[in-house]
Amino acid sequence: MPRLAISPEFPAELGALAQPARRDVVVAVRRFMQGVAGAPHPERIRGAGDPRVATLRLAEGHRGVVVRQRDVHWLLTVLPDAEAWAYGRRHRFGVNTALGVVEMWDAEALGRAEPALRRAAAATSARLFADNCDTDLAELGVDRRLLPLIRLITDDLALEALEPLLPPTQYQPLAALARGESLAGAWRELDACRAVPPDGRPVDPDDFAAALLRSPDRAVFVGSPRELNHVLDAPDWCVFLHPPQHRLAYHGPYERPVLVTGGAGTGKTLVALHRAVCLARRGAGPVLLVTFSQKLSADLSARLDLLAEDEEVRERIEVGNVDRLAHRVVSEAEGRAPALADSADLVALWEESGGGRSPAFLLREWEQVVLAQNLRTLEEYLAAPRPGRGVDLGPAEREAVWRAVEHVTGRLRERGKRTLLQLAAEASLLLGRTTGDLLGDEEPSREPYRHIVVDEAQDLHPAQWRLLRAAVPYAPDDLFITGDPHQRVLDTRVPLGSVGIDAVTTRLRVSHRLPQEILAWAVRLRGGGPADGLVNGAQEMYGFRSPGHGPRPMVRAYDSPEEELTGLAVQVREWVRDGVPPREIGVAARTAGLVRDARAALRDLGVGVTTLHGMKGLEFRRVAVIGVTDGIVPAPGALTPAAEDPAARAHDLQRERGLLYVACTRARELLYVSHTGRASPFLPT
Ligand SMILES: Nc1ncnc2c1ncn2[C@@H]1O[C@H](COP(=O)(O)OP(=O)(O)OP(=O)(O)O)[C@@H](O)[C@H]1O
Repeated sequence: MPRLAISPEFPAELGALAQPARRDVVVAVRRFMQGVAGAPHPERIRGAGDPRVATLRLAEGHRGVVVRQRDVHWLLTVLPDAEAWAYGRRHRFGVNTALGVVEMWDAEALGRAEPALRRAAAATSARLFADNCDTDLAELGVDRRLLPLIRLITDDLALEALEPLLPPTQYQPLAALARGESLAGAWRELDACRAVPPDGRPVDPDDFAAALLRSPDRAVFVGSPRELNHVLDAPDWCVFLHPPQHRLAYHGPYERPVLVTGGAGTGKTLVALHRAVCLARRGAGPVLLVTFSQKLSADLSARLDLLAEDEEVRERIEVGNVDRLAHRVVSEAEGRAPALADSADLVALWEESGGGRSPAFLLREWEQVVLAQNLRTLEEYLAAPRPGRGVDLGPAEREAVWRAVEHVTGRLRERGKRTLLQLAAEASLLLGRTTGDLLGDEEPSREPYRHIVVDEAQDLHPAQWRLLRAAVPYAPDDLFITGDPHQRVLDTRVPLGSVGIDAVTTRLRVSHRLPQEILAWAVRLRGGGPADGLVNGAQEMYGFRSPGHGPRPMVRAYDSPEEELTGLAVQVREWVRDGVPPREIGVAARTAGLVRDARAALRDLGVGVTTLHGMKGLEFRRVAVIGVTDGIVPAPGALTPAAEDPAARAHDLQRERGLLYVACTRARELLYVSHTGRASPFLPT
């Protein structure tokens, strides 16, 4: 029976076909896989540059194009007959001799570029790769069929013009050499293109099947009709990860916790989802996939349903948020659901606490110093560092603050209420009790999970990290964490090392969501500077890039709020008229009032409107952010007065900036930003 591998273009082209051709194609591919009588068979293409290329007749007037070697068939695309034959003639295929991955390129398009390269080469004796001999290039996997063309390249611009026509595994090492890097530097670029770590054996360029297995971004083998259906029906991110994403998600056991950072749209959530599935397939024990809020966990759960097509695997993964975990652990230990303190109660308690500072100051001190370091006594508090707090407190002031903390916690206790962070701290203590009830018959119920995968990790509080640490045993593959310190929307900034998580950090650099134009604008908005938290030290934005292009963000200034809302409605209507489904449009604003007004202005359109906070973790084709006006963003009420605590104010400003950055980086295609009067100081000029 033939072995069949599907390329990512095939489901995309299939999706573009009308019925009944689409159905016929699926039936024909299934029959081909099963080798049943009457199944389509490979037919040679006259004049094809590669004898391994053939077509399969899949429906009336439509053919699939395959590259075959013995029983292995790589199904590339499905096209009308004449186009399929032309496709087969145009393309060349190979195995990269350095990495062992499959490559293909459009030889006809490259041929069309050749005369211009020749003309440029005739005018100068300069050659970009003059210092690199053929052996060097061959060692870097440069295909000998491409060498004559590469030898014509005179400068960086000519190489850049060829980028879209060359396989990335050919272009990347050449671009590194062109930047003046050594062979070792070019090898580093190549290594970043690997999805599967090298197995130590030399690459056999004639073993196409092995090369396909090393290229999960270009081909996936399907062994049953169920697998075929999954590849054809599931969204592409379920099946084809980019090499660095794949390498991280499907790595063998990690000896230590892993932290994956990366800018907006680099695929952190996808990697977290795939890792959860990979761990669940191994079946060593329950997996918790955890994120920051309930809304995001519902979204993760829906995506996981698409990804984990095997029910048994899906059932091994629990999706939740940290607050819910804390709540459950405490409920189970106490036999009833704990009552939660609301924020109005808390403000009133801090007011009456006599701590000598504003309620906001005292609350921060409690959450960011006392609860963050799990301080239990006045002595511990007096001796504790207060990182991130801008106002020094002498011993007498600290004592006053401590009395205020005791007052508030005491009152809460009397009322039988706790905050979510208190629950997290208690839950981690409950899970951390190693002895359990020594007199009882029951085993202590500690470490309910074998693996925990954390997404949106930048906003977790130390108490929540301690809970997660206590919920999983120290063992290989215990914690896999993804997050972006630049997208923090809360105040916590904690290096994982300080909460007992000794993680190996790796970084994703390529945004597959944002076009370059939105990415560059958003990086300027964010300030491009480093962000702390999660990693030790600070994380730079340097190296964050995107392969795609699109229109530049539109920034519109209006004279009045009414005009701004009218402008929004006109813009969104135009998008809907363009054929963009309303669910693919996201609208956001900083204040609840503006959200309400925008909802009213867009009432009949079915478009979602939310706060900047609500945009976290989401993605849309087109995004409008309104009210990006001085006096609204940053929100004055969210800023600590500089006189009270200048460091806290600086953090507040950075957090507000991060919020706007998060909202603006949700757009896959187009971004529209508007303001009334003077623009927010965060907007790039
Ligand atoms: N392998 C892939 N296949 C298809 N699409 C991809 C792939 N990787 C990334 N994308 C695109 O980029 C988007 C971003 O992925 P994801 O949500 O995982 O990124 P993220 O790093 O978690 O983003 P953010 O930090 O901004 O929330 C996806 O929704 C998809 O549009």
